[in-house]
Amino acid sequence: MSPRAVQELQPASTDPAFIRNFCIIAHIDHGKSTLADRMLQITGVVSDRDMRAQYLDRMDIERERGITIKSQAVRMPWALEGQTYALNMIDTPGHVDFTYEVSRSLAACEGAILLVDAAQGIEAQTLANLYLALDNDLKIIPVLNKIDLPAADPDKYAEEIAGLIGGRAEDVLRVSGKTGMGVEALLDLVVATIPAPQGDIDAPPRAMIFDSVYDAYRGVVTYVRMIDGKLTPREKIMMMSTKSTHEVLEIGVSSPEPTPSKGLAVGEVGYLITGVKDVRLSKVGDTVTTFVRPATVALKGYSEPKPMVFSGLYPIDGSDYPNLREALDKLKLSDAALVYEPETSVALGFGFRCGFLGLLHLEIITERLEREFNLDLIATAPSVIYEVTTDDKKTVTVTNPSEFPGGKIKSVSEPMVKASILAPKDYVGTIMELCQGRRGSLDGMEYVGTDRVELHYHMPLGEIVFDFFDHLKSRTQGYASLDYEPIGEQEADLVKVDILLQGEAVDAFSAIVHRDKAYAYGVLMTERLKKLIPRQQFDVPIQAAIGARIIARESISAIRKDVLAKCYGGDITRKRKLLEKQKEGKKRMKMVGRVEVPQEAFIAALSGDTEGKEKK
Ligand SMILES: Nc1nc2c(ncn2[C@@H]2O[C@H](COP(=O)(O)OP(=O)(O)OP(=O)(O)O)[C@@H](O)[C@H]2O)c(=O)[nH]1
Repeated sequence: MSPRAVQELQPASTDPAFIRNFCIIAHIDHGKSTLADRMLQITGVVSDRDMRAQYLDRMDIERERGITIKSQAVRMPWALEGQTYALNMIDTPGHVDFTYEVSRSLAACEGAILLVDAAQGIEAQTLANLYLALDNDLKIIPVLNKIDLPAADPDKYAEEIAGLIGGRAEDVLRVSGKTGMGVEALLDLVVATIPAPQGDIDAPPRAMIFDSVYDAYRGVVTYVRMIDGKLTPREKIMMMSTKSTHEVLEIGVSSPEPTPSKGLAVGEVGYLITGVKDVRLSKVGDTVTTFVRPATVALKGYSEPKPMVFSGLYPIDGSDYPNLREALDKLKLSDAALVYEPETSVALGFGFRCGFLGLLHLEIITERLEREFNLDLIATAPSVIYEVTTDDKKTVTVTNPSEFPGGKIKSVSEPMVKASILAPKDYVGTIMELCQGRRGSLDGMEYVGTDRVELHYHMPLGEIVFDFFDHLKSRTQGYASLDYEPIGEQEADLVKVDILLQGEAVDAFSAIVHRDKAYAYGVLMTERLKKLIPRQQFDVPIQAAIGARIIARESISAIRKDVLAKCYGGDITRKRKLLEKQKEGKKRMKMVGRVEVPQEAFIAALSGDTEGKEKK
């Protein structure tokens, strides 16, 4: 704790003149959580004894992976020139999948600390978040972090930042979240330069929900920023998007543990608990008002979370299907963006088609299912949403390639994104090659500082969801960073490639790809399956097809499979055992037409794992 920390904060309902609401925007790993931790410690709201790394990141996965998924708000007292201020720090998620949550967190603030790693400089997400902050008219405080690092080059990057946002390089504050150096000065600057919140205390109450978190014991905890008026405990509140009403059971501030208060008034940031059990009833971006004296105009900017990436999730052990359903039902309570519906697959059995905000979201959900609910899952290749118009002018929305309509297709459109990639200039060539291979078209590029370039591309989202980021990282030795935003649909020459075993399509392997890439996909999958599927009593052709046209073919030749051949003598018990074992094995076999395929083969083919599981 700093000697300047103030023990007591004025009671809730502070005069807005003494409130400062701010957030920290940064590229992933530039040290936002560490700086937030240091602020908590310096202002004395978390004692040195209770301090643990990344105090604000509550989910285990967040802490382990070192990423922030859900934003949180915390109130800290800080004194400047004899006056105590309430600083509300709103932690924002840093990843592209959660842009909407970032933008809501920003809308709850008057200012933002733009945090840049002094050894890395500005990155793609720094820029994306900075633009969002500027759109929200926030006061920006530029800060270079990690100046304790030997590799830090603050002079160079201060110039880079000044070049970007204007102002003088020497005004860029230099701090170390790790050692605490410069953090007190930063808190002073927050008080001195970020405007106090404004609002009408006498108007009907309006509060913006910037976060909504499910807590197993307390139900949904809703984080709000009061814009106008006042909310008090026991009041009946109303959500403006749905008109649903709830009673406020508890209202308070996080400092950082939840502390009940007598209410929240203009400019304040805090939480509400109403006893609802599903975050969908208390959605990020919605406006809270009161039932008795409702506001007439909702705060602007509310949008429903929209899934962009779909994948089928199947339990590896079919008897886990009810558990998977239960687990998804539970996760839904805390994640308003997760959607799912039951689906069946010839190859994989019963499962769910799930929709996610993006790839990271998909990864987080599958990991939580496996870890928190002990499920073994297989995920089918991620797909985006396609709009398919058939020759008879019907339009279908396809999120699962196996639903792609047969017959004559008039047009197919796919979601497009505007991608920005920031990288050292030496990598421009290799990045362009990668993006062109992914059907990207270059919109322009510009220098950031003297040795780095930001490239702007139009690209199909479907090309990004397949390992694009991994390729980008490996081609640039990890130096490139990526950010993208959806910009609507565009028509493209897309086809469905089916993979057939003895003439029968295996649904889990159908894919929607660009015509130019159909052949490569067909060859890849037929070769993979040839390695994985055991020989049968008859020849099994493996084909890739677009409609009725075969574009690639492999074949597994017949073998007479005699399990008893190995038992030379006449040991009957041994024979019986083997037969039993074979029966056991059959249970895990899937029939595709006449072909018996072990489920493991499908799983290995989907995960691209052809090692170690070769047919015997
Ligand atoms: N040397 C040094 N390392 C730091 C400093 N601040 C953070 N780090 C390290 O940088 C890494 C990333 O820090 P985090 O605080 O997790 O970064 P973040 O920006 O919160 O990351 P996300 O939550 O994923 O966006 C960690 O290994 C920190 O220990 C600093 O001032 N100096």
